[in-house]
Amino acid sequence: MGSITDYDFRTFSAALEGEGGDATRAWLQAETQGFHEPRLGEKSLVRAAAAMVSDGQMLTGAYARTRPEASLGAEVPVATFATFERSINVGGVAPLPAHLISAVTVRPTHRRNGILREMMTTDLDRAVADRYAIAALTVSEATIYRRFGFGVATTVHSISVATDQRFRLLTSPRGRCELIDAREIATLGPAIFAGFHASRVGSVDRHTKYWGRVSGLDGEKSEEDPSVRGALHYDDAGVIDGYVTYKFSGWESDPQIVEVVDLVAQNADAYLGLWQFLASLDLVGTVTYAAAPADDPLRWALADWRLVSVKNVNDWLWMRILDVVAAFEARGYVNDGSTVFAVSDPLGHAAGGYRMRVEGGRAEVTRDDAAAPDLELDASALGSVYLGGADPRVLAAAGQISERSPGAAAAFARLLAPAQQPYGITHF
Ligand SMILES: CC(=O)SCCNC(=O)CCNC(=O)[C@H](O)C(C)(C)COP(=O)(O)OP(=O)(O)OC[C@H]1O[C@@H](n2cnc3c(N)ncnc32)[C@H](O)[C@@H]1OP(=O)(O)O
Repeated sequence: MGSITDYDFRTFSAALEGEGGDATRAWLQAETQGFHEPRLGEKSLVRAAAAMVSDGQMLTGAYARTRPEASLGAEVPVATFATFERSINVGGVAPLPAHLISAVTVRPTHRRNGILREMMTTDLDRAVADRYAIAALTVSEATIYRRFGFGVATTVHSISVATDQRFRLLTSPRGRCELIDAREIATLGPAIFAGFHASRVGSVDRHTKYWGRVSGLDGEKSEEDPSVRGALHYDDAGVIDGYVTYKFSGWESDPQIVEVVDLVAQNADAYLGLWQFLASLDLVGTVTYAAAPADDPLRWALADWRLVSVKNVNDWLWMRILDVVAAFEARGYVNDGSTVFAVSDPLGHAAGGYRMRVEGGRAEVTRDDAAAPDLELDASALGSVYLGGADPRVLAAAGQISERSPGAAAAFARLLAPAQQPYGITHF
């Protein structure tokens, strides 16, 4: 068992050249190892580093002060942690800048020495100093981040859709689809995604690396993935308003399967139109999509409701409130009302009593530690209810919210009710 004093922690900007460039390359090799990805070749290293530079990513590495002979070099960190800023649509007048955390790995031979705790607590202190109201991440395991005040804020449905001759929509979506070279999505995708991001509460703006991944330019084996195919959706005026990229899973399965890599639709016609396109693919009987919305119109649009089966409901975005007043005043509301809630937070950032009054879609939140709270919750539950993705009544039933006045959870649920189920399609 080691100790946290066995390591030097260094935080630096991702760079392409010089000392910073060398540190970035060694950091990237450590990160890929942590996620069981192949060692990066020169071309992939340059692409990955360039993407991180363009996103202004800050990288933290933990460096072992001593190491056994012939083990990985001293320049290779035993732990990695990356942060960058992207906005989240919280339903307010403008998307809210968020502190995003990614690429968290600790080498198996150094795990459970408190390295993650050290990197996370230092980083969240820094995010608070930089005046971020919210932090967010997407996770590999659902048991790690609650202790740091993160809670599940949005979910996705992993669905499988039978696209054989039974597939028939009850409606005719407007517009049309056409195939493209999927690599074009690296160029066309950002503008199409921007339309989705602006209109959907819960959406996280995407970082540069995303476009390589969803277009097949950067495949899983750190090389181009030529099996990724793509199609665009055009509205009646010929304006592009959606796309899908997808992969054929091989001839071995029966029926043959197509897996959606990425599906971005700016409106319901584009969404259903892209599904109609997927269902029209010959020699394919099933289409799978790992990130469908909970309020999916597809099932309702189908003549046969049973063609869609939900394989799993997965946690997606985990949110951490760093500044309660700023975060709740930034989001949008559909109902008026008021409440007093008390937050417990082992890291301190969100701790305290808060009085919230909502009128005309805007909230006024003030710190009030003296007032008796209507309900109490911890920072993780607060992150879960923030966008309206988790219902406070359900969290109360799960023992994650304590009512101090009768009906307080129902009143909180009404106050935080979202205009639309929060949903995002960005994993980072
Ligand atoms: C945002 C993202 O990037 S998600 C990706 C997360 N990374 C991975 O899954 C890659 C493989 N796993 C790892 O690299 C490491 O095991 C990590 C990052 C999950 C944990 O790193 P460690 O340095 O071992 O964690 P550390 O020793 O600081 O433990 C911190 C706390 O988390 C707990 N913890 C650590 N890993 C896990 C886990 N997998 N499941 C549950 N609890 C965990 C520890 O028990 C400890 O609890 P405590 O402080 O409340 O007593």
